[in-house]
Amino acid sequence: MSVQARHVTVSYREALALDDVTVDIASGQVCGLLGVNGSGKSTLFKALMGLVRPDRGEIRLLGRDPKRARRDGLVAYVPQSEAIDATFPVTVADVVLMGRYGRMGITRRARPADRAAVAEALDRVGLTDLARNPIGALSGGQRKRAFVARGIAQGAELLLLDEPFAGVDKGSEAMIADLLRGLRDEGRTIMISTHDLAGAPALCDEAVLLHQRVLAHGPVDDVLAPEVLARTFGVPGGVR
Ligand SMILES: Nc1ncnc2c1ncn2[C@@H]1O[C@H](COP(=O)(O)OP(=O)(O)OP(=O)(O)O)[C@@H](O)[C@H]1O
Repeated sequence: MSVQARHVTVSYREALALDDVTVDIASGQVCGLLGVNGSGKSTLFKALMGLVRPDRGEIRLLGRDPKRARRDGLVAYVPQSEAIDATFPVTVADVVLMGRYGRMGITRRARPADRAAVAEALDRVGLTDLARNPIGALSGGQRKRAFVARGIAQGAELLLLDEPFAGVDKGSEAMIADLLRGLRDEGRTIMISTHDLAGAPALCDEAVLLHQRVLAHGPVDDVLAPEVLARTFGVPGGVR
């Protein structure tokens, strides 16, 4: 099991962001984390990354405590492109090399194995030719691919992607979807958060519908069945 969350409750002062979330996600799947704005998707990712501590409940990632899993490089986070500072003065290759920092020790000197891992990851996401460009000079979709490459170079077993298709052109979207399917086929687990319910079925094997609580979890077509959405949101076809 990649993710095991038990009765996870997170609140920010008085606002309840996650309420008694219990969910198991098996390895080797693409799982959509679906919910409207403010439903707690980012908070669940932060809890999985060990960045927020639940008030109650327990999380295990690949059998480990979240902080431990992060330290061991088993979990990688791909931020929304807008969250990446366009003036950040690093190259695409530098971003991918960050995935190797955990193995490089305090000197942060890249060894041949680190350089090889970076080259392989860049090739995998189709960014070899842009390796020396500043990350800020890339399109939204290319930036997203650079951060997926960082996760690949890191050797992460679990990748958490925040709104992977927001602000991404159609060509990059298809390429990212193929890339994620390929990683899934190698046995890695991919979680993608999105409020785009309509776009989810194409890529996701399963889905979790979140609104502070887990409203539904199962095969994506079952979760997005009109009767589930109508029950959840009170409108046929759900919300966008
Ligand atoms: N740092 C914080 N301090 C206080 N409240 C917060 C904080 N972060 C999130 N919240 C609140 O917690 C709730 C869940 O937010 P969260 O960002 O997890 O939702 P989300 O589903 O990721 O939303 P979006 O789709 O808009 O990114 C919201 O009501 C939000 O206002």
